[in-house]
Amino acid sequence: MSFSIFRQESAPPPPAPIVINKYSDERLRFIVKSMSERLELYKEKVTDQYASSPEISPPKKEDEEKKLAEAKEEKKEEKGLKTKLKEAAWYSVDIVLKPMEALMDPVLGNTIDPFTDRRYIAWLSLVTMAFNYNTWFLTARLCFPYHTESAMPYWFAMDTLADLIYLTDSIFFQARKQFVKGGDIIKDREVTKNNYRNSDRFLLDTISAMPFDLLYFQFGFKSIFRFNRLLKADTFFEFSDRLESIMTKAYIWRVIRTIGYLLFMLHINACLYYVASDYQGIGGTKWVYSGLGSAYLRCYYYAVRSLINIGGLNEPHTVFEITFQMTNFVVAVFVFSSLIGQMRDVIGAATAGQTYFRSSMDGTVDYMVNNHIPSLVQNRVRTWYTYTWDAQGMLDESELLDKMPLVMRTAIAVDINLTTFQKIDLFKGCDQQILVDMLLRLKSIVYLPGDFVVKKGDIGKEMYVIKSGAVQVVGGPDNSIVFVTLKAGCVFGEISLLQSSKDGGNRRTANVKAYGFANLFVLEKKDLFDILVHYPESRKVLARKGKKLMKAKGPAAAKAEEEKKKGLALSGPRPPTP
Ligand SMILES: Nc1nc2c(ncn2[C@@H]2O[C@@H]3COP(=O)(O)O[C@H]3[C@H]2O)c(=O)[nH]1
Repeated sequence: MSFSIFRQESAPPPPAPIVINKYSDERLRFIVKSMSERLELYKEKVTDQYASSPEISPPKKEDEEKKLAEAKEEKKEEKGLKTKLKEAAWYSVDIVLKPMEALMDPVLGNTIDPFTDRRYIAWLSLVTMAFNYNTWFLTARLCFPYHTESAMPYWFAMDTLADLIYLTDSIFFQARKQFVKGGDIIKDREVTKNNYRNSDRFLLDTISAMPFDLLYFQFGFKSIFRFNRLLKADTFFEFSDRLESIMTKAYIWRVIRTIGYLLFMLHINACLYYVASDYQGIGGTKWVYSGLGSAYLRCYYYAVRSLINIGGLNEPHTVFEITFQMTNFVVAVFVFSSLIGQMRDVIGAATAGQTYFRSSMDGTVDYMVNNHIPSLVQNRVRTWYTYTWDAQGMLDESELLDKMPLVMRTAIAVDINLTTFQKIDLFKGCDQQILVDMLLRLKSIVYLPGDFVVKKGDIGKEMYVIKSGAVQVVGGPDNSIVFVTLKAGCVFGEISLLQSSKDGGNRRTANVKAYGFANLFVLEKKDLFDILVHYPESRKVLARKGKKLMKAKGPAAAKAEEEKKKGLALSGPRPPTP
């Protein structure tokens, strides 16, 4: 029985593998084996990516960090050594320079503010002259035969003078220039000096001052050895910027500068023409310089005719001449068109205000003509435009000031109008800050002769301060009675403004008419009350003054005054008592 059980429990022997092809069977076995190996490998990789990938060794962090630190240290040391060497070199230079610098201290001060110091700008003009001397004369001397025996001492003297100016600029001026670092103005002399010495400008200045002229001894007196002097161009541009910033009419300088560029292009062309003529043989053909008269003048004349495309030149014949002439024409098209474009921009910017005024006036006139506005009104509008432009040089001052930060606007407003406002009786006893706040919200407006600024009975929404001209408070039939004439610095329109709207207290108490052209400041009620919210004490003061004014000049007082004036007009002045 047990035998039978045993037989039932034990598994039957596996069937003999079916071998179809011995080779493919082995192949399959191999594939299965490598797949299971691969599976194991991936499993391992999930837990430790470097364990089964001997080709990728895990980064040895510590080693790398150590190496990096060492490299850094080495660099630091190298840098430290360089700085030390540099410092030592400058130390020895300073031993020579410091006594000289000390001599200049009383004249130039410890440091120079390059933006506002006029002495610095005057100095820059001298350096610019030296730079221009080098630019114009070095090129001329290189091309024209100007290094004659007799002229050489003069050239030498002038060159030395220009070099001295360059050196003085680098040693005494540039090293003292204040600069801005992280918003701070650096005025420490040692720091300004180091800043200059580490700048690109210093590098260029140093190269420009290098005495390559010493090569004269080897190669003779040739201006080419001084061409490094042209690297001082930065000073010229700095001078140009500074001059523009201090000039009231900067466009004048811009026009001069652009003309200068134009003349210099012609100068270079004249030099090249002379060289080309010399190469061809002076007077050799009809196209080249003939050799007669002043060489520079004749060549410059050629350059003007050629570059400005005036024409009327002798025809070039040789290949060289044709190529030269053609290049001249092509260059002229690009260079001159851009220079003339630049000139147009400069003049356009200078007259931008005028153009804006013209276009807005033309636009308004067109609008009035299209809408058949009576010619009387049209003429008044034209007069307003012309007078406003003549009086303030712009139509809307606030447009210009709006772009500035508040501090600047305040500074300008305080400077122009605060003294006028301080004299106004109405604001006496009020906080001074109120006046400043008011100045910032004023709008300037021009009224023509006879214009009504304020009409009796209207709701008062603005008050006015007279900037220039005069206004009249009028009443009676046909507004023929003049109660009072108010001049520059007076306030009007304040009575209705300071009254509450209850019982119609906010209505204008009189007519106010412009007498002649009146330039007024307008302060809106809303703006005034916005300001007064922050000054309750001043608000009370103004309210009290408003009530007083109402009593003194309000409707009742005005009526009495009117009656009085009417009476006077009918009966004439009373005869003096005998
Ligand atoms: N009613 C009146 N107004 C005057 C007089 N003098 C100047 N004004 C000004 O004329 C303005 C007319 O408008 P408001 O009533 O707002 O404020 C008035 C005053 O500012 C005067 O004698 N009487």
